[in-house]
Amino acid sequence: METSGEIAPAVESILSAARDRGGGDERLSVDGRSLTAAFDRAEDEGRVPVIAEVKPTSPTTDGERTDDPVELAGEMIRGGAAALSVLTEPEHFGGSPATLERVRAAVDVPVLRKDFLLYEAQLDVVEADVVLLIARFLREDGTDDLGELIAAARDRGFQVLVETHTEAEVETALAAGAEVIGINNRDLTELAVDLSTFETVAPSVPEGITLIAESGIATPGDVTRMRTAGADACLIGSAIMDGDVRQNTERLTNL
Ligand SMILES: O=C(O)c1ccccc1NCC(=O)[C@H](O)[C@H](O)COP(=O)(O)O
Repeated sequence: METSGEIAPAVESILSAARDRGGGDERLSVDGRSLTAAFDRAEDEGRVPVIAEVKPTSPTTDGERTDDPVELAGEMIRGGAAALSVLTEPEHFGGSPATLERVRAAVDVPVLRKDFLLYEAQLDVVEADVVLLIARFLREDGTDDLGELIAAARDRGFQVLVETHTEAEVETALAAGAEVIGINNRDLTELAVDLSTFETVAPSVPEGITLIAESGIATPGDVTRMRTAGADACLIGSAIMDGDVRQNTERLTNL
């Protein structure tokens, strides 16, 4: 696989592991819960639409949270999360497809599969309502084409969140048919977060696209900042996972 020197070693390692991970044995067919309907429901009930992320660890986190992910997910819902994101990447994030399966069976909100999917067969590993496709990674040699992967995911019943970091990637995502776009504030070179990334890139996303601010959102002020810049929803991991998950979620959804 061709990788660029602009990518952090941890990300190179994530990509290399993703390339080696296999796919599912059978083509899945999913009856998904609507992400946009979940966002509308949260808004109607006076909550900020937040996708709370079950993220046991990560390359930028010290230690690992070992509580039962199903209990954590329940606390996130009780705290007002509109949807959940569950890491299924095992080696760098402590996730697993089995965790996602258990969490999704225990809740009635949409669940995003947070992983680094590079090939169509990797869609068939576990059912989820939404899958993440990262525009930057799908231009590497030997990966499937973003547009083809979006179509393959939709054929199976998945909704697709296409993650971007730049205006050029937003253009690529739109050309590939994305309807839900995330702008990630964590750069892939230093893994540093900067909320101005979302503010800079968001104006390139047209009306009618569901827009999600990802990473580095830690305070109610950060949520307000992302909403003011055009976010329909915020994807929040570390700030919810660090401490009392229910209280943290409440603090970030009830503004
Ligand atoms: O979170 C990391 O350390 C990380 C490192 C390398 C590649 C991706 C990484 N995170 C993936 C994510 O997009 C975040 O888990 C998600 O947006 C939540 O971010 P945060 O609220 O900052 O935990």
